[in-house]
Amino acid sequence: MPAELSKRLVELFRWVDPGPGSSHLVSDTSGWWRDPATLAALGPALVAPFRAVRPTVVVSPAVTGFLLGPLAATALGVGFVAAHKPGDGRLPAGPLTWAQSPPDFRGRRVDLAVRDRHLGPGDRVLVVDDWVDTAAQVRAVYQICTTRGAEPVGTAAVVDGCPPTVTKELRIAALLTPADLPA
Ligand SMILES: O=P(O)(O)OC[C@H]1O[C@H](OP(=O)(O)OP(=O)(O)O)[C@H](O)[C@@H]1O
Repeated sequence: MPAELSKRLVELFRWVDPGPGSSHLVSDTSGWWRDPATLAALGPALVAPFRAVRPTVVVSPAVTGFLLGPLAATALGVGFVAAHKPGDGRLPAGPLTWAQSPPDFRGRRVDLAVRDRHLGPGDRVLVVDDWVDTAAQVRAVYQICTTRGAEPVGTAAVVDGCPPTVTKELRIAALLTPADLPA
């Protein structure tokens, strides 16, 4: 990754106190999207480690993934498929393949759904997201890919906070670790 992008990602990131009643700070990545040079650089930087494995499609979970996934797909010259979280009350129309994640970073088991007509045998899937913490949601997306007969080739994330064994097992490549970000 270009050193300038790494520096800008760190500068533009914030930890935010959500206010009374909250026991922890939450990440604010909105500065990454607001900065034109960073927005333009993110897609190519995310997909760089995966060009050699020739993904045919990018799949990303809602909702921040819907922003980053198309940037990565555009950089690769492939299409984008949304992994919906119907728990938000919006169920996509048509046949779907579902998976439920193990407990994620908030302890939630997240239901994810992908439209069957957009994923199938022969697809080599790059999963793209802003932040991977436990990789619970990544595992659910990989399960959907496998169910559809597609092959998950890896995951590109801006931040990877997984233990090294998980990073290796799931073939995650990230631009930063949480340790790179300001305390
Ligand atoms: O590694 P995990 O423990 O699975 O957690 C990582 C996921 O959690 C966040 O999404 P979130 O569900 O908060 O949705 P958001 O994109 O709407 O913030 C993040 O964008 C990843 O998708």
